[in-house]
Amino acid sequence: MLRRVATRWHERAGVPVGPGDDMAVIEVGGARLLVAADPVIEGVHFEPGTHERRVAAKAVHRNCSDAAAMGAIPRATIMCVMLGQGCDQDAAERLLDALCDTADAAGCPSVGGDISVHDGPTTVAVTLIADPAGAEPVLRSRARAGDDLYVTGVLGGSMVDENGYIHHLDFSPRVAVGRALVEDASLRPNAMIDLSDGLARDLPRVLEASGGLGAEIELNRLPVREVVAGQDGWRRAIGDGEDYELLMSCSSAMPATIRGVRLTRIGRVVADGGLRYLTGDGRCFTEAELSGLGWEHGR
Ligand SMILES: Nc1ncnc2c1ncn2[C@@H]1O[C@H](COP(=O)(O)OP(=O)(O)OP(=O)(O)O)[C@@H](O)[C@H]1O
Ligand SMILES: Cc1ncc(C[n+]2csc(CCOP(=O)(O)O)c2C)c(N)n1
Ligand SMILES: [Mg+2]
Repeated sequence: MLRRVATRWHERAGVPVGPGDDMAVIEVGGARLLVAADPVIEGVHFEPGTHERRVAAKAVHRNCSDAAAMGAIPRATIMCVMLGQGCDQDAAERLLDALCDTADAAGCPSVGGDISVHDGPTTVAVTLIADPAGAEPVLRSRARAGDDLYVTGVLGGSMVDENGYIHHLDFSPRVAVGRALVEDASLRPNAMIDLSDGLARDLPRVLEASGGLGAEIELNRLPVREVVAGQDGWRRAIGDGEDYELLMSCSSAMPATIRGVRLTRIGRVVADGGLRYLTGDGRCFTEAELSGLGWEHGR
């Protein structure tokens, strides 16, 4: 389906970046704006019965995560709220209040949208508008052979309840890190993406968009969330998805932390040989061998 979207796209004046990146870039009145939309759907992105505050946080923050991946600042949201029949008046009010509160706190107030009722699952589709604020947006299509690959934070276990914290609902989008990366030329990555479907699915998107490059991932370097660490923790780190961390491709060495967030070098980009995952004991998995890992809708 996404290939179809890509083949339908053609260059247009006033659209420097069309479909294919974390956000599109459009020119409006001489200024550049970034735009993207991501929904949360009951039963797909959150379990029925999840508190409205958490649903709202995820709906807003996963869009802010796309802004982080471009190095942009979230400015405004438009929310289409489709209430399922299980959602009574009180629950609907809690959800709408939480959406406004979360968006305000994230600096991207809700400036419009739509509310409807249907007999499907409760769904919130958020459109985010973001500001490049004087920095060139970082694309996913500019990785180069020889770059080092880094990730923020830890990966895997996004759905595990860790004493009340469940990462896919409760994460903080890495907007401040994204900004720090574009505001200092010595830190600016060549390419960046946020990890939503798992590194095993999102890294190939960077490599493909960058002209068909390969990569070597050192599995024993992956920063694995403690609750899923262990012998095969790396499978969880590249396959669970919804890390909402940043994956970046950099030609200069990066510091150990940025804005208090850990950065880990996990491998490098290569010209040939596809995507390969190297174990500490000399084994190697190809991308095809691990193609079952990561999230794909409808699979
Ligand atoms: N229906 C659509 N029409 C036009 N473009 C689309 C459509 N669906 C997806 N795209 C574009 O395809 C690209 C990949 O979509 P995807 O939803 O995987 O975005 P992502 O940022 O990679 O992941 P996530 O949605 O988890 O943030 C994006 O640039 C998106 O804007
Ligand atoms: C109830 C429930 N079932 C499954 C999951 C896991 N999950 C859902 S969507 C997704 C990838 C990102 O979404 P998208 O590709 O739409 O950006 C993942 C890993 C969940 N969070 N809740
Ligand atoms: Mg994204």
